[in-house]
Amino acid sequence: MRVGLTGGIASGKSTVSKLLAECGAVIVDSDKIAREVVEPGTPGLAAVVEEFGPSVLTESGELDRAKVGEIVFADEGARERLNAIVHPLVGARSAELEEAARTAGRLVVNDIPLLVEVDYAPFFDEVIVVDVPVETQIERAVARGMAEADVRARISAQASREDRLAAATYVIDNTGSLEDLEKRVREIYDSLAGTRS
Ligand SMILES: CC(C)(COP(=O)(O)OP(=O)(O)OC[C@H]1O[C@@H](n2cnc3c(N)ncnc32)[C@H](O)[C@@H]1O)[C@@H](O)C(=O)NCCC(=O)NCCS
Ligand SMILES: Nc1ncnc2c1ncn2[C@@H]1O[C@H](COP(=O)(O)OP(=O)(O)OP(=O)(O)O)[C@@H](O)[C@H]1O
Repeated sequence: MRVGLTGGIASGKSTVSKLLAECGAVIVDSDKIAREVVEPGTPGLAAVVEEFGPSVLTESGELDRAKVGEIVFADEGARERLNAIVHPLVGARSAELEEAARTAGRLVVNDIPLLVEVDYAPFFDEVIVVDVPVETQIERAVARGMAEADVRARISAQASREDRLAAATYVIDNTGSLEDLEKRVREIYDSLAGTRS
């Protein structure tokens, strides 16, 4: 059984992942892998530099994430070109990690912020969507230090709340307290771990 977890920016995916891990699941984190595949010395970073030029590197030769973010969240074409480089690399690495965890007999949950955007829902038996209104996403992202305009640019680059909910087999309403969230996550873990095959 393949399980995906998704939600818009600052919806609470990382918090849900942490809670699922505490229950016993193995989390395959796409955001983290998306950073690893463009670390210095990787073919991923070389491909990004080839496409966007050496100005996307910091002085120490790392990907300048703030700079790339400025480019790709203001320009859909540029975002598609970046996605076309990074997403296949993320997919391949995720599959390796998922296979290893599955062999160990654990429930594996793929945390994929862009699961709906990239049309991966058909590849999953279960899709958990963490759902909050856009205003809550903005409030929580701003509370964490992002500028409101940057949050809005990312939300505009993502699927609508409706499209995400349409792909869900489990919805986590994360407008309540963290205790509410914990209870709901436990419920979903028990349901998934019970039906795992
Ligand atoms: C553009 C980049 C360099 C900006 O880096 P930065 O450190 O500022 O953001 P970070 O990677 O932590 O992403 C934060 C959030 O932004 C959103 N986001 C990231 N990339 C994208 C994208 N291509 N389209 C829409 N939303 C995105 C997601 O909600 C993500 O959780 C980086 O996000 C990136 O390399 N994106 C392309 C790869 C990708 O799609 N990653 C997301 C999951 S695989
Ligand atoms: N139920 C809740 N009540 C209050 N704050 C919450 C709740 N759930 C999550 N948060 C807070 O909201 C912020 C965003 O949560 P989290 O980092 O889990 O989201 P995310 O979807 O992983 O974000 P990103 O897309 O940026 O990776 C965090 O500061 C988190 O502590």
